This record gives sequence, structure tokens and C-alpha cells, in this order.
Amino acid sequence: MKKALTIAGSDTCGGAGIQADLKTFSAHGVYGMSVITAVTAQNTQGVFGVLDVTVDIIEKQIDAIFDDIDVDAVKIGMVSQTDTIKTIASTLKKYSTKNIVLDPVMISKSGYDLLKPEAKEALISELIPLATIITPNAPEAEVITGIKIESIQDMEEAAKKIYDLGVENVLVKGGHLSLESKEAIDVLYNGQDFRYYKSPIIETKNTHGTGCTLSSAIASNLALGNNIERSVELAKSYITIAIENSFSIGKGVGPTHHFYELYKKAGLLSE
Ligand SMILES: Nc1ncnc2c1ncn2[C@@H]1O[C@H](COP(=O)(O)OP(=O)(O)O)[C@@H](O)[C@H]1O
Ligand SMILES: Cc1ncc(COP(=O)(O)O)c(N)n1
Repeated sequence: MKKALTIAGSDTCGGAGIQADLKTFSAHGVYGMSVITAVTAQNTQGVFGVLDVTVDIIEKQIDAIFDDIDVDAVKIGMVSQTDTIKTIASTLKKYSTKNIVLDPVMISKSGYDLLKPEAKEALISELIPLATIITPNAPEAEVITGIKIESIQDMEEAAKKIYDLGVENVLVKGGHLSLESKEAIDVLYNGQDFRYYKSPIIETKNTHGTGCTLSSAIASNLALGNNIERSVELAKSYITIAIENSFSIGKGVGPTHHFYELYKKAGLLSE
């Protein structure tokens, strides 16, 4: 059994964060484990409070996993504040951690700062160099690079600039861009060439946790032994099916669908 770890925040309503990651791992037939960095009180309409877990307990959670269990892939999501970031980086460095997928979560769809603005520098200097792949959406790539992103060319320029910060692969996601092509295009850069992952834009308000789901699907596929290009391709199909089958559970932005049978039917799972 392959094993994946998510280091992220808890989302009470289950659409994003730790909960989305564990559902995604399960749907891929990967055993899921979690290190909780922050507890949020949120629903489909907003985030109403955040309690940051102490750095001592974050370190102990990471040690508890790695001292005992082989981890095939790690996904990092909401990291909240500078001390949390420094602790995650220094603790992960103690172990020969492979396949690290970094989703640089900054602002929730409902507009709440899930990363304190002053912690951006630590995310760039401490976590980016550890990552196998980073998956910023367009606004996050803008914050990291200072480049205004309105086109595929802008995404490519930002991907190159982020690559130069020391990460092996960069996937700039285009879900937030309204491109003339009416496609959701993600751009992957590996330091040499670009690859483009496209799907039709699905008209729905229910996109809570799409970034969390995509990054944990990439981590699942890396854990299963796929290379980066194939893992991103499979994960893009997974998130597209998850959004196509998204649904309303409250009054606001609903979650995507993690149902094993859907992915099996689409031929996305090996068994
Ligand atoms: N309406 C949509 N239709 C199809 N794909 C989408 C849609 N919105 C986002 N995506 C895809 O979902 C994934 C997550 O993207 P995005 O929403 O940009 O991330 P985030 O949740 O981090 O803001 C990307 O692969 C993106 O292309
Ligand atoms: C704990 C946690 N992690 C990440 C997100 C981002 O998800 P979204 O961008 O869909 O709001 C979130 N809302 N909550």
C-alpha cells in the first residue's frame, strides 16, 4: 500500500484542506495520513476563525510519522504563519523526504488570509526549495513573482521566475483566468520546456477546495510511481471529473466530488 501525508489546515465543512486531501488519497487507493497546521472554522460561505497549532505539536506530528512510517509523497497546503513554515521546513529536512507537492495556499475562495501576508517570504525561502512541484493559482503566482498574469505567456514567465527560486517543477493553474479559449489551462515548467493541461471551463459555483484536490491528486499519483508529467495529467483529469460532479451542500461555494467509482469508470485508476 502506498502512503501519502498531507500537512495542511482542517476545513470544518470538508471541501478543502486536510479533509479534501484525505478523500483524494482514498479515491486513488493511497493510504492517507495528516499533520494539522491550523484548525479553521469555515463553511461554504466563509472562514470565521483560525487556531494555529503550536510549532511544538506540528514538529511532533511530523516526527511521529517519519520516525515510524515510510512516506511515498507529501502534500503541503495551508501553512498559516512564519514559525509554522520554518518548523515544517526544518523538520522535513531531517528525513529524506521525496515527492513533495507544495500548494502555496494564500487566500480562501471566500477572501480570508489563510497565509499571513508577512509569511510569504518564509514560504518562498524555506518551502519552495524543498518542493518537487509547486502549484500556484494565478493570484498566488502574482504574489510570488510580482508579474501580473492575464495570458498564457504571463503564466510561462511566472513559471520560469518561480523555477529560479529552486523548485524542480512549477504548475501555474489557470482556473482564475477568463481566457478567450474558454478553457481551464494549467502550465507546467520543468526548467526546460512547457507542457499545457487543458479542460473545458465547467460552469459551476461549487469549486471549494479545487486547488487542494488537484495538489493531493498529484501527490497520490507520484506516490503510485508516476512521473511528474503523467501525475499532473492524471490529476487534471481527476479534478475535472471532481468539478463536473460538484454539488451544493450549503448556501455558498460547494465542494467537488470524490467518489472512487467515478474515477474508476473514467479509467484513471490502475485497479
Ligand atoms: N470552472 C472550472 N472548470 C474546469 N476546471 C477548473 C475550473 N476552475 C478551476 N479549474 C481547474 O481546477 C484546478 C484548480 O485550479 P484553481 O481553481 O485555479 O486553484 P485554486 O483552488 O488553488 O484557486 C486547476 O486544474 C484548474 O484549471
Ligand atoms: C484549510 C483550508 N485550506 C485551503 C483552503 C483553500 O481552498 P479554497 O481556495 O477552495 O477556499 C481552505 N479554504 N481551507
